[in-house]
Amino acid sequence: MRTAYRVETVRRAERELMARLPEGALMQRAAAGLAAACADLLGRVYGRRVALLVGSGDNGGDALYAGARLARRGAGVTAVLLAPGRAHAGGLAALRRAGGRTVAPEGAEGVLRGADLVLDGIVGIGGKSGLRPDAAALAAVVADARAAVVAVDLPSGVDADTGEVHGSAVRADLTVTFGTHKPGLLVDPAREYAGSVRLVDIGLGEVLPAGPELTALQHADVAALLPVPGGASDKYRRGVVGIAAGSARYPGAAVLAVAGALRGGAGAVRYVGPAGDAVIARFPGTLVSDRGPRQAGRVQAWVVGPGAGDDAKTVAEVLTADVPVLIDADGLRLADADAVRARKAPTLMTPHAGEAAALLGVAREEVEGARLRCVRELAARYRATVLLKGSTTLVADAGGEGAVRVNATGTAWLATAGSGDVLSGLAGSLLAAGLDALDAGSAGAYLHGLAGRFAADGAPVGAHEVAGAIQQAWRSVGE
Ligand SMILES: NC(=O)C1=CN([C@@H]2O[C@H](COP(=O)(O)OP(=O)(O)OC[C@H]3O[C@@H](n4cnc5c(N)ncnc54)[C@H](O)[C@@H]3O)[C@@H](O)[C@H]2O)[C@@H](O)CC1
Ligand SMILES: Nc1ncnc2c1ncn2[C@@H]1O[C@H](COP(=O)(O)OP(=O)(O)O)[C@@H](O)[C@H]1O
Ligand SMILES: [K+]
Repeated sequence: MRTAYRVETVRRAERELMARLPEGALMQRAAAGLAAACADLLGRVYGRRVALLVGSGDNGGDALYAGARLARRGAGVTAVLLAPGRAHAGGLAALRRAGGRTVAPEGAEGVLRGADLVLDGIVGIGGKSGLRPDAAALAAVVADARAAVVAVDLPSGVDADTGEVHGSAVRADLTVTFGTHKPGLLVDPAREYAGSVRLVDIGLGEVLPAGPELTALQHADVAALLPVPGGASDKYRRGVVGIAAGSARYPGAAVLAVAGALRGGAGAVRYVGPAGDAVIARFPGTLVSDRGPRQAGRVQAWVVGPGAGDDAKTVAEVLTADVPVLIDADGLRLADADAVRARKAPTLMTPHAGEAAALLGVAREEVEGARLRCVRELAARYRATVLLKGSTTLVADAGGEGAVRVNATGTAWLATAGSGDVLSGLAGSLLAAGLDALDAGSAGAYLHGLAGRFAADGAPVGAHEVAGAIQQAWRSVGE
């Protein structure tokens, strides 16, 4: 499991660790890891031109010490000091001893344009969001220059705790972060500014507490969650998932949700709704019922909403079931908030940003800019587990308080009509197989994202093909 901690937690852990170590030891560990990552990126250090953007805090100190290491290996290193009188004194002395030079921001443009590599040490976890105008001007020059950009700890200007970006921020190709991931490195829009992320171990792990802000499942975590039938299994013991989806207008949503559900580990898929013929034609193993959800027979979890049109009655009926319910698409609009809150069994809501915005009564852009806050807010309001879809998918458990799961296995090729229906069937099937709502949502999103990658493989893809690649995704996490 990958974890990300909030700044106040990182600071507390750093203080505890620093008290046990000689002065400056942590910064030396950070700088060593940073310099090694820069050397890997450059391939050859000798003769390369490296520019450092150096702010007034310890983030600038890291950049200066790393710059000194690169200078000792033959790089030509120039530090641009944003606040010359307040740059980290030890780091500055080390850089000068190693033969590095310094310039003021006014003289920096040529240096930045000529550099092979720029280290962004303007601000790290001490940054107050958005770059100040002088720093923003330098970031604009860097964005326009040919150099690779390595952010020190965080891309300067992004919000470490929320992933929000207010104003301008540095865009990096690589971020070298220290001790632990920060939420902003894993949540969009800030994640996009970070480029790829490399974590340097500075020994913080042993002092970090149990409560991360974010967790991200990895292959092994997902493999451990996925249901595997045993010798004593039969289709009912494996779980039956009910799909109440589709309408005369949108029969395809029913087919796609069933397609996802069949690959999600439940032993049987029961379909209720007006698209039974289309479902059976495509998936003959489906148990189709033309009566409402209450009369359909026993299920261990329901999926309601994809392509449901205006069928509020079915949504209301499903919400009275005493088994887990996943609500997606039209179902989110049709569900009565009090009925959701009153449910005793788990509820998993799966909005995309537009649907989440409608539920919260805000603009879509607000959700896209503040995904972590919005997913927690929805989970608190509805007392339901909420999976917010998008380039990084977030899953907040009911109430919105615990660690939020983040998933980034997907690809933008998944932004295709109907791929959300596949996810709802898949995650609903995992619910029926016995996973709790947080695990079903996050493992479902993980597999769905991988399936999207496998199916697309760099080219446009249809939602039915994403469903078809879930098996490949499932196998790959066990390898
Ligand atoms: N505390 C520790 O034990 C360690 C800290 N390390 C580094 O130290 C960093 C934190 O250092 P600091 O606490 O000194 O804080 P930072 O260096 O992140 O930033 C603080 C300085 O940036 C300025 N600043 C704030 N917001 C700004 C903005 N929007 N635009 C321009 N300037 C702004 C402030 O005036 C302040 O002086 C970490 O991110 C990491 O890089 C590492 O050396 C590892 C060890
Ligand atoms: N830019 C993106 N990068 C990665 N995944 C994405 C991106 N955009 C959308 N997705 C994923 O694609 C799926 C789209 O779902 P949704 O918006 O509900 O579509 P539909 O309603 O057409 O089925 C979700 O799983 C979402 O997380
Ligand atoms: K930085």
